[in-house]
Amino acid sequence: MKGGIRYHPEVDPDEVNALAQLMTWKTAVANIPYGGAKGGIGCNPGELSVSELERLTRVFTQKIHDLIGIHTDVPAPDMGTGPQTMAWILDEYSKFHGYSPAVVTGKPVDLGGSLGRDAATGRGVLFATEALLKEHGKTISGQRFVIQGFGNVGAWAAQLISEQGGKIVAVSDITGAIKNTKGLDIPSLLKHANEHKGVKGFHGGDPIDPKSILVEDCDILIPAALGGVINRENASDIKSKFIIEAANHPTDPEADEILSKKGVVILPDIFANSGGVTVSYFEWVQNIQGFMWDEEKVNNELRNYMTRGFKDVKEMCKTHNCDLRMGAFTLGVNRVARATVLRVSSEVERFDLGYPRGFYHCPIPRWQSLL
Ligand SMILES: NC(=O)C1=CN([C@@H]2O[C@H](COP(=O)(O)OP(=O)(O)OC[C@H]3O[C@@H](n4cnc5c(N)ncnc54)[C@H](OP(=O)(O)O)[C@@H]3O)[C@@H](O)[C@H]2O)C=CC1
Ligand SMILES: O=C(O)CCC(=O)C(=O)O
Repeated sequence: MKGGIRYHPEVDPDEVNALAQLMTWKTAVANIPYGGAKGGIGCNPGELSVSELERLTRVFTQKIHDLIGIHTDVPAPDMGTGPQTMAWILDEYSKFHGYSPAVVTGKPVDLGGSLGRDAATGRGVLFATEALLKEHGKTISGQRFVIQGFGNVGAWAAQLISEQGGKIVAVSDITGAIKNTKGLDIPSLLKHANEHKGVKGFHGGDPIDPKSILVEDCDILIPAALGGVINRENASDIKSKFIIEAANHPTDPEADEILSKKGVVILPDIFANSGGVTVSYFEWVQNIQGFMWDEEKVNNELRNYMTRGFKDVKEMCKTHNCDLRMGAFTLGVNRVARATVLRVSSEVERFDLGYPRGFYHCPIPRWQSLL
């Protein structure tokens, strides 16, 4: 099983369960050999010192070291965690089981992390967006983007999209929101956000109400923070033509219906943000083989996986005459069903929808909120 660990005040067992299930369908859509998992601690990492975060992570690892493992359950970063958190987990786990770099992914490169994993979710968002726009006869260049969340996923997506000529007209994080209709200077914003721990106070744009970020005028909206942010309260005010779900479950079902009636095209989370877990898979493979790939190979393979994934999702949409979310879920569920039936009965032809490979995917939440 595979999935990230979240440190956030709103984490609870239901949320972890839902995120673990999303990972099941995501790994199936990405066609990588894992089931879904997720973990979380209800805490505010921004209010904890480094030493407190380390102790919290080590105690957590002591409690779950028998649940995780190289061939059972491999954690990775999610909101509020990062390479340093993975390094502490690896170190603590190794005290019980011997040195085991493959027990976590998204760890620092110096400890066996993969080149390109830090940027992978944002880069996957770029590749997914390029594939979608191509279908609509468009390219990234010249499109106006709004991004909610400027952490690992949002900041990398902003950087890579702006390098391709996309214009980032507004971004937000927990500290505030900033807008510039001519396009924000992303390298300067990244520098500012690193120095000031957030986008607030950046002089290359005007401050706006963070609550309005999702309804700002743009061509492409990228939610890259929390779940449930696009809901019936704001869905009808959304002005973008495309939504790329970099966050997990940012759109609730009511909003989904409102937006599809408005003709907004939504690229669903289980495909759009699958670049992170895909490169996590590459990292795990490298650790098991004891052979490091160069960054170009990682990025090229990621592009291959994202391009193939988009084609597979589109084929499902065509077969079932459905939207991209339904297409992605149909693809994921069919792969899991097919792999399950292959293990238990000879009736596999009932599931034969032309996807001859499958793996065993199993939705089990790894653990529940501790604090
Ligand atoms: N990391 C990964 O590889 C993957 C992450 N995801 C998903 O992407 C999303 C972002 O994760 P990630 O970038 O890793 O997390 P980070 O913790 O690195 O960043 C989260 C960002 O969201 C901001 N944020 C938090 N709450 C709000 C809010 N209410 N309004 C606006 N911004 C807010 C944070 O602000 P601040 O820093 O100031 O608190 C931060 O900028 C999550 O939904 C996650 O599940 C999906 C696939 C893989
Ligand atoms: O990289 C991973 O293993 C998991 C990433 C993740 O948590 C996610 O895709 O939501």
